[in-house]
Amino acid sequence: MALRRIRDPATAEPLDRGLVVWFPGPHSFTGEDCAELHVHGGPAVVSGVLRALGRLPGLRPAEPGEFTRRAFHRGKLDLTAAEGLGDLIHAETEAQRRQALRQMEGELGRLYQRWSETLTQALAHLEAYIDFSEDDNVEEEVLSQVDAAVRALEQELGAHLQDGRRGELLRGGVHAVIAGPPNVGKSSLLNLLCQRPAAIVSPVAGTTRDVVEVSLNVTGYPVVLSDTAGLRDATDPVEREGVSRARDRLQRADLVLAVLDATAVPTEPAALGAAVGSLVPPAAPCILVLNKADLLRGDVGALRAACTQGPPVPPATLLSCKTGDGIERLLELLGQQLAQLCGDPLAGSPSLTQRRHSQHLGDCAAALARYGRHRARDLGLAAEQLRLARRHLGRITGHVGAEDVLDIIFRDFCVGK
Ligand SMILES: Nc1nc2c(ncn2[C@@H]2O[C@H](COP(=O)(O)OP(=O)(O)OP(=O)(O)O)[C@@H](O)[C@H]2O)c(=O)[nH]1
Ligand SMILES: [K+]
Ligand SMILES: [Mg+2]
Repeated sequence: MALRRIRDPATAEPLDRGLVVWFPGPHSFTGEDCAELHVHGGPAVVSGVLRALGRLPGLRPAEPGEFTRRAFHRGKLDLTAAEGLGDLIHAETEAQRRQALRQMEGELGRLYQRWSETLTQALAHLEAYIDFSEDDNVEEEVLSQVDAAVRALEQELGAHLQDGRRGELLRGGVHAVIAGPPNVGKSSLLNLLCQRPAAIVSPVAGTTRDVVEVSLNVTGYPVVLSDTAGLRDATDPVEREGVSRARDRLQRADLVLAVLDATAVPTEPAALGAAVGSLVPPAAPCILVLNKADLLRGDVGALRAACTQGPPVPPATLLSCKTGDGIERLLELLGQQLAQLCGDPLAGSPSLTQRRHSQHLGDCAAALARYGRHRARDLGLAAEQLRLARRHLGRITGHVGAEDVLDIIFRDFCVGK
């Protein structure tokens, strides 16, 4: 790295004074010889330098992600690491950054590489058995070792696939939906959580019709929060459409914030649980918000007790959107649910982060299952399934047949990375 006067090579006119860096291959990011000019950021300097560079023969601006793509082709990183780098550039929350960094540093790639090596070894043993078993050079027990290795891999893969979409949720954001009857303060809750008047609040029941969406960072986890129309049998056709959109969102929610009016709910746990159950799809993780707590009169002990009662009552809290009382407890409950949904990005084995990965892993698992079915009848067919399984893993890391996905992966990169 040297401080130099930077001149236009054609006219010798000085354009700037800045740092010039030379990265000789193969230790550069792309593996090729690379040079960097660190210039002052003013538009006249930048355009002057770019114009001068543009006149050099063979020079052109890079495509988005082209540097990373070249690094991939030179074997500097595998596809999962490249995807991790893309995620790191776009990471908006702490937890997203931790997960992306782990993936960029190759942890996910190494996991898939290890599985691929297991398959290669199993396949080699199986082929040896097929070719040489008649000469008695290969022991019968080789076969049972192959079986055991495939079964163990099948189990590990199954567990990885069943991680509840944790990595994907963390990467794309948890879709949380605020739902409840009309006028309980759903829009007020959205506004309180995002700290701006994103949704219209009014005393008129049936105010919200469109789904209102905001992006939030809750204790490091990314959340896409939606406010929806109050659920009721509406007569107005526009409101009916709103309710139908609300139900649609509810079906697809990763997490539901069920809002009820604290002054109008039963305190008896079974009845309270049933009131929530009538709103929320049974499988969805849920937090119950008993809003308008500022309007409660008399003893609230029974209601508070119901909040901490546990099933059939979901994790619950009293809240007043008007005074803000109870918001800390709500954020605490939210944080707990998000940690459960997304997992700790630093703990355990690296998470599955992309739909693309789960598709190939699903295909790999299916091939392993077919191995089990062919194994007793036809060793040749069984071996073919192991080859297929390895191919599917190879497509995730980019070791086989990745050309078709490269454009998709590098499209989202910024120019210059
Ligand atoms: N006292 C009190 N009033 C509240 C509280 N939260 C909301 N409100 C009021 O309740 C009314 C309805 O609030 P919204 O936020 O519009 O309720 P909503 O559930 O979104 O209503 P719809 O969209 O019509 O279903 C408004 O007049 C709010 O000011 C609260 O915690 N305490
Ligand atoms: K309202
Ligand atoms: Mg509303």
